[in-house]
Amino acid sequence: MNSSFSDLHFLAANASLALIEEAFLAPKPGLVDRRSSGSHSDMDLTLMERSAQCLEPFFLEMAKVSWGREVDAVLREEIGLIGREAEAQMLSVTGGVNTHKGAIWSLGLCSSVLASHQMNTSKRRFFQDIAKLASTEDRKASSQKPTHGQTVKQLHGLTGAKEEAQGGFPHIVYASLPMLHHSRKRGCSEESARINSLLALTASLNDTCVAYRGGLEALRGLQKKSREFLQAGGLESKDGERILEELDTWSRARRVSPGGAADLLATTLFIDKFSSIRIN
Ligand SMILES: CC(C)(COP(=O)(O)OP(=O)(O)OC[C@H]1O[C@@H](n2cnc3c(N)ncnc32)[C@H](O)[C@@H]1O)[C@@H](O)C(=O)NCCC(=O)NCCS
Ligand SMILES: Nc1ncnc2c1ncn2[C@@H]1O[C@H](COP(=O)(O)OP(=O)(O)OP(=O)(O)O)[C@@H](O)[C@H]1O
Repeated sequence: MNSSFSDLHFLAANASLALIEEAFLAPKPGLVDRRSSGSHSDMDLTLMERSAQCLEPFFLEMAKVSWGREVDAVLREEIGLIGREAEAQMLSVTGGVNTHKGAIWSLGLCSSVLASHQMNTSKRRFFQDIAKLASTEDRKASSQKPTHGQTVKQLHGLTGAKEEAQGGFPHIVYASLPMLHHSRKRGCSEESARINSLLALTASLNDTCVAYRGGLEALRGLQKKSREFLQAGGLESKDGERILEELDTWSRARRVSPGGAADLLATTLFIDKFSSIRIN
C-alpha cells in the first residue's frame, strides 16, 4: 500500500486514541477507568483524556522527524528531546500529575519506528527497530533525581519500561497481542478481549508502578491473581468476573495500580490497529 507523509496525522491521532480507549476500558483492577479512579486519588477519567489529547502533537512531531530515516543515535536524541517536551506538557496540563509518562515512551517509540519505515514494514523488523532505538544511548538526556522505576529496579533487581522496549516489547509480542487475537477469535466481546489482554500483561510483567507502591509482595500477588483469572478462561468464563472483582478490591486495599501494564495495553491497541493496515 502506498503511504504518504500526510498519513502521520492518522498515526498520531491513533496513538492518542489508544490512550483514551485504554482509559475508558472497564473494569480494570486499581486503574483509572470509566467507572472510577481505582487506587488513584490524584487522577480521574477527565484528566486522563485531557492528558491523552495534549500528547497528540508530540506523537505527530516524533513521527515527522522520523519519516524515512535510519534508526540511529541522531534520531534517538531528537526523539528523546520531543519525549521530554511531551512529559513537560503532560505535567503542565495535569497540574503535575504523572498520567502518561510510560505511554509517551512506548507510543513515542512506536510512532517513530513506524514513520521511519514510511508506515510499511514487517512485524519482525518493526519490533527489532523498537529494540534498536530504545537501546541507543541518548547522550542529551541529563540525569536528574532517580525515578520511581530506577528506585525499585535497584532495590529489587527488576527490569522496567526501558528494558521492555530494549527487548522489543516481549510482553506485547508474546502475551497481550496473542491474547487479544485469541479472545476475539473465541467470540469474546471487544471489551472482554482487551481486559484479557491487560491481564495477560499483569500476569508476568515487572510493573514498576506496582512494585513502587506495594513492594515485591504486591507485584507477585498481582501476577498470581492475574494467572488465576487467565486459567479460569478470562472475563467471559464462569469465574472470570468474580476473580477480576477480587483483584480490583485487592488492588485498592493496597493502593496499587498496574500503570505499566496499562501503558503496554494502549501500545498493543495502537500496534493492533496498524497491523491490519500497514505492519505486514
Ligand atoms: C524509560 C522511561 C519510561 C523512564 O523509565 P523509568 O522506569 O526510569 O521511569 P518511571 O518510573 O518514572 O516511569 C516508568 C513508567 O513506565 C511504565 N512502566 C512501568 N513498568 C513497566 C514495564 N515493565 N514495562 C513497560 N512500562 C512500564 C509506567 O507507566 C511508569 O510510570 C522514559 O520516561 C524515558 O526515559 N524518557 C526520556 C525521554 C525519551 O527518551 N523519550 C524517547 C522516546 S519517547
Ligand atoms: N488508566 C490508568 N490509570 C492509572 N495509571 C495509568 C493508566 N494508564 C496508564 N497509566 C500509567 O501509570 C503511570 C502512573 O502510575 P502511578 O501513579 O502509580 O505512578 P507514579 O506517578 O510514578 O507513582 P506514585 O503515584 O505512586 O507516586 C503513568 O505513567 C501512566 O502512564
